[in-house]
Amino acid sequence: MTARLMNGKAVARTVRDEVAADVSTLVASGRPAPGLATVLVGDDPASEVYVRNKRRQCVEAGMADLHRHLPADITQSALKSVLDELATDPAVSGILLQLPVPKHLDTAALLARIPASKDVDGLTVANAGLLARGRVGLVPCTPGGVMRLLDEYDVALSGADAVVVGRSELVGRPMAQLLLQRDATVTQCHSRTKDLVAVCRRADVIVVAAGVPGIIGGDAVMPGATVIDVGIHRTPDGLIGDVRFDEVKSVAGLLTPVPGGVGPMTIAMLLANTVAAARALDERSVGA
Ligand SMILES: Nc1nc2c(c(=O)[nH]1)N[C@@H](CN(C=O)c1ccc(C(=O)N[C@@H](CCC(=O)O)C(=O)O)cc1)CN2
Repeated sequence: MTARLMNGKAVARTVRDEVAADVSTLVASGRPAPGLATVLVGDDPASEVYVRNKRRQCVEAGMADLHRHLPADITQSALKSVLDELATDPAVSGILLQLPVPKHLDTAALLARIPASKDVDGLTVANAGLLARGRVGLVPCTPGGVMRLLDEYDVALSGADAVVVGRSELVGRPMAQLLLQRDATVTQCHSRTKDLVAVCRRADVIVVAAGVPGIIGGDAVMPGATVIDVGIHRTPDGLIGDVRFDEVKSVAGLLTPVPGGVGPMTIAMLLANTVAAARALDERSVGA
């Protein structure tokens, strides 16, 4: 068997077109264009690329780009003040603090300054709590993008055995919650899992977000399963994922490539969350 590749670039394009149409409708009805505040601290080259792409795609979708680039040695309290200012700025619909931040900063305390209504990354405790209760909130972008990809490729989730490899707040934990909401039987694996290969081999759907290059090979995949690779690692030979692509391609039924799979969905879903946040803020101010 050779897996069919899931084209994240194409699906992300569709999502971005939907966002641009939604923005046009908002603006045509007299509302201000949604505004996305990206906050980048320091000069990490990968983060700079991601934020540049977020800003470009935000403008292409007709939204306002409200970027802040701050020095790597900024203090916790100065950064908190910037986030507090963005939190009360009516032009800002969504706030994104690019991660990771420099080591001297306390990420959790910084995220806590972002109001849940503007948390377009879905990383605040409030939005994580809503997700855990199966209630509507802003969903983290990468797991949200994985769900959209699974739906675009008609992957059946109700009653399916799904394995999530990884338990990060950014991907693994929200991913498991989203699959559970869709009635999958979810197993979450992590660094202490006793027999990762055996657990994965039972799965209809595997989402790998371990941050370990090539951790999942062909031996861990049931023939015909859907395999989603969230990993991105830069090597001298180019980008690779958490999945050993050539091996898994000859076993799986559907597989995301790296690059061009999950990555582009992350930014597309950020834009979708920003429009959703702008709409919700607008409805609240009308209702007030
Ligand atoms: N605040 C956040 N920080 C980080 C997040 C996040 O969702 N919110 N995710 C990652 C990085 N990330 C977005 O910020 C991101 C990663 C990868 C891609 C992407 O399009 N990847 C391409 C390859 C691009 C390349 O050459 O590197 C692909 O896979 O095709 C977009 C966004 C950590 N930080």
